Amino acid sequence: MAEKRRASDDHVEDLAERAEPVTFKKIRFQLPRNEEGLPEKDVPAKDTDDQLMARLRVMRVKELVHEILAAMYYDIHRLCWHRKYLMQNRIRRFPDLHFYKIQHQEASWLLDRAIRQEMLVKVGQTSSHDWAYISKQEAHRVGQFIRQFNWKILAICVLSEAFRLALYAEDQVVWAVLMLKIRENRTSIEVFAQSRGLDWQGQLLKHADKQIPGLQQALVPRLDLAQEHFHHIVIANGSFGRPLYEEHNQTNINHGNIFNPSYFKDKRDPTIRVPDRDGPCDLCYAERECNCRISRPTLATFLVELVNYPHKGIGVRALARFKKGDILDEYVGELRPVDYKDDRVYALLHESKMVEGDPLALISAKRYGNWTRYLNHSCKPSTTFLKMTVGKKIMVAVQAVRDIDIFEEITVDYGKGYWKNRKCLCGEPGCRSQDATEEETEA
Ligand SMILES: C[S@@+](CC[C@H](N)C(=O)[O-])C[C@H]1O[C@@H](n2cnc3c(N)ncnc32)[C@H](O)[C@@H]1O
Repeated sequence: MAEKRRASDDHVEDLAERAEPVTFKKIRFQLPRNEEGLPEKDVPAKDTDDQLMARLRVMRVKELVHEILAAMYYDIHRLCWHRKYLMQNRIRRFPDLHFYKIQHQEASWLLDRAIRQEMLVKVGQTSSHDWAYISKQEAHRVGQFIRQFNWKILAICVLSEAFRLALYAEDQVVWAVLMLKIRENRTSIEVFAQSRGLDWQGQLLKHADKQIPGLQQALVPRLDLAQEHFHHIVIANGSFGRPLYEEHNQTNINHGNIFNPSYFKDKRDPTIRVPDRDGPCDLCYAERECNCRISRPTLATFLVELVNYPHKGIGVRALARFKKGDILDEYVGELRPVDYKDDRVYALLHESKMVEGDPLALISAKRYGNWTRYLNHSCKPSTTFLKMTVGKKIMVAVQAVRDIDIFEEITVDYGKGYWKNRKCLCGEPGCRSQDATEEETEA
């Protein structure tokens, strides 16, 4: 994954280079010079103004494309969320019907223009564009998009306002890099839209009778994707599968921990807040019980996906840009007594934030849990497990410890104990398994 990303970064520079050849050529061949003005290999290179500008431009393009993609995922999520309300006939609680209508209308008009354009191309009238009807740039970019991808991806993407704005307004370099990134993340976009219930077919169905190459195929739905919870889908090498543990399906739960009194001697839920033991609420600072709670599913629940990573198994990939300090979700599973031995992979100690080293329970997520159980370990993690007191409960939250970019793997530090008899393959400089002796890491 990391290599793939690096490769595409190089491509960004290539594209930028093609757009402004003069500036880039100058930079590429300019050697550092000594005091006499002669080329000197040993003089450390200093950025010239041109170099600085070129670097800034590449960074800006990458930044902008990531912004656009993050906005595309968010737009699609928002439409799916609205549609869910509509389908449940909760129209009175429907937050923004106008927004929903406009997005579908704009997408529909754009697809109508694209279909008309393709019909003209089909009958060989490539030169007879009706420029009052479709702009040259739109015709070119949409035509190029259909040939590179297909009608289904176009129908999904045009529902996003961010994509339409990029199509109309972004320059050639940004558009080219965006196409590249969409190609790299094509399966992710398809799975995202279909597993969350986006109505991408509606706009195309009215054209189903037209004999346009690829249109009929695009209208075939993927029922297997639409019927599963999106965290029951793992993307692996352009395809997808179901998360399993010891041959059993793993099930996503949207609510908090599952408590079964029969597992505990005193039959009491160990996560119930005890004011003198657990300290003030972390949201409102109330010393006593309050009504605060973290509303679930959190936004991060929708804006991450499960991906298979080489050597590490399933992991979590960000589909948004998260900020340092963001609480992404709660680590949940079945509550078990501390001496429970049957989950060596996902079990996490549940402690009060005030009483270090005195665990109250184990959270076992091998069968039931949410996306947070798939966070892989890194010795340089992007999140941490945070013990919190919220309302009437104590919980373990996942908090970002630095900014996380879109498409980055989200990781956490499992702690030293986890790697005693296992080998960490995070590959970070200073990884604790690289530093450990052979005996320490021997399985
Ligand atoms: C809590 S699970 C994480 C999700 C897991 N990858 C899966 O497929 O379900 C922890 C397990 O993931 C794998 N894993 C996570 N991080 C790893 C790392 N840095 N190096 C090697 N294996 C890792 C190990 O098998 C570990 O026991």
